[in-house]
Amino acid sequence: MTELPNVHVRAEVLAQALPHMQRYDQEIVVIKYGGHAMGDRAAAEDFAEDIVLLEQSGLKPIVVHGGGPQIGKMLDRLGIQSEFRGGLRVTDEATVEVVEMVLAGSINKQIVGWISAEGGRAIGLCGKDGNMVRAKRAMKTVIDPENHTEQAIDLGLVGEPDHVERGVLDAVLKAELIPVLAPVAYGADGQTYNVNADTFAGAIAGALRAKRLLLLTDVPGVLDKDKKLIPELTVEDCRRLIADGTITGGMIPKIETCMYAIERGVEAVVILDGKVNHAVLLELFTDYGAGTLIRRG
Ligand SMILES: Nc1ncnc2c1ncn2[C@@H]1O[C@H](COP(=O)(O)OP(=O)(O)O)[C@@H](O)[C@H]1O
Ligand SMILES: CC(=O)N[C@@H](CCC(=O)OP(=O)(O)O)C(=O)O
Repeated sequence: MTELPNVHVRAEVLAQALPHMQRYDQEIVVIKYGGHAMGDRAAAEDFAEDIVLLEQSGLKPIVVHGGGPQIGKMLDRLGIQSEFRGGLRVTDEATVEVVEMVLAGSINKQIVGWISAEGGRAIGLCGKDGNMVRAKRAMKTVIDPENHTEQAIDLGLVGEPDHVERGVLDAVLKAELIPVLAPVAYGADGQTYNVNADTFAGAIAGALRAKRLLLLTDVPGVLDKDKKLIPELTVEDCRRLIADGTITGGMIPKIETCMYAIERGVEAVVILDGKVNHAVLLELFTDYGAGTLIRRG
């Protein structure tokens, strides 16, 4: 076969995007941008460019961001100790103040700024805005590895979404704005809760019956015990991999989110490496998507 000149190869890739664009036309896709996936300035610009391109193509992107490492740095600067249990940050009053400041303040506005710089119109909100997400205190258990019994853990002001009011998001999407959401929410008890960003993204995707939920992180996807990428998993496989200890730490809330979202009607969830240039575009609009795809089974 004669080799196509570079410009024709590019045209081929563009033409191949058509069926993908048609598949996602007017569909909601929730993209969770993890704190570890936020690399340097150039990577952030690529991410913002992808989001604007999706919106321009007729898809309805909703960005939910994390910022765990950035919260960690700020807590260090302020001399506040922090620890994770079961992949979640134990959160007291002082910590939740810093979490809200870093997530709903600096990171949220930074992402809105990047999208604006690429010519998009984004609006930054957190769960409190328009009463979008109501949270309740998270009740978590961990398996004690010594005697294999379940133990309740107290995470303090960690919340889990209790109710999502989709009216706010529908209005924002109707106005052709790109929602950028920080995972902080209010409880019926008047308390501010720190919600894990994966959990928050899953609740949004589930409530809006999103076509896809993409979880952008800093690993190629779910890895097996030999650190090899697992390309596809069913909900049943996920349960097994948590139980046998293949999935640990921050990957636990991610996988629990996948199972939750799929149970609520999201077609599929993809866990992928957000540090790869244009990871979102490659996943949605080309045949070169990578990562782990999770479906019902
Ligand atoms: N089986 C697994 N496959 C891939 N990553 C795993 C697995 N088990 C645990 N992890 C850990 O989960 C991390 C991703 O979660 P997290 O650090 O919370 O990312 P993010 O900030 O993107 O939400 C990986 O960097 C890895 O250390
Ligand atoms: C309860 C809990 O753990 N909340 C997270 C919220 C941010 C987050 O989830 O950020 P990543 O997606 O970057 O990990 C935290 O305090 O770090």
